[in-house]
Amino acid sequence: MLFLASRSPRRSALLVQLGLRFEVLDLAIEEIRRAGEPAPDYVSRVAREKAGAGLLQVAGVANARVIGADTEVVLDGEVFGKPADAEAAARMLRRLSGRTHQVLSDVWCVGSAGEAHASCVSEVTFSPLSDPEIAAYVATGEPFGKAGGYAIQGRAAAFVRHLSGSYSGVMGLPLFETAALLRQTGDL
Ligand SMILES: Cc1cn([C@H]2C[C@H](O)[C@@H](COP(=O)(O)OP(=O)(O)OP(=O)(O)O)O2)c(=O)[nH]c1=O
Repeated sequence: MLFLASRSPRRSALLVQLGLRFEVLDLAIEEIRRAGEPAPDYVSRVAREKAGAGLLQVAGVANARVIGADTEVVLDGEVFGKPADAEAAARMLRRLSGRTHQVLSDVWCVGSAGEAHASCVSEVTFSPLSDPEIAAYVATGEPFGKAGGYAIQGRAAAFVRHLSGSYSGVMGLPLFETAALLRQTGDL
């Protein structure tokens, strides 16, 4: 049986797109980057911890496999998590304005038979954003709960001048890479 250890409705919707049957596990994992931890290692560690915690939750289920994922926005080596408040969201968007940043997504599938993972890096270029544009966007509430304080699948689509990589990866679950991973584990 396949599980998705994620509270993100986007991740569930994306996994449904692959035509898979799975159950969602509700769990919260602390996301704190260790001092000096490279961003790709951090994203992968957190994704694995989510999947591992999910596997513990379904310990009684025979042949359980659990998917966990993490997505972070990275600019100039700095990892932008989710904004804590409107000021933090505006600060992130001012930093992203007119620049190209990276979005790192990592997916782990863990089970009693073993574990495997896939990672994905996308480059996203924002057009220059004015302060009133940023304030209006933050006021929509869309930045909250999103890495980097924006949603490419929402109104922030209007800010994205260029994307190189995986649109679904930016949204939280890179589907090409996840499909390849799940073929590897025999789930697809
Ligand atoms: C950049 C970007 C991020 N996001 C979202 C995807 C993720 O849900 C979130 C990044 O936070 P994550 O910590 O990766 O995920 P989460 O806390 O939402 O869910 P869970 O840990 O339970 O799986 O940002 C978008 O929806 N659109 C975007 O354009």
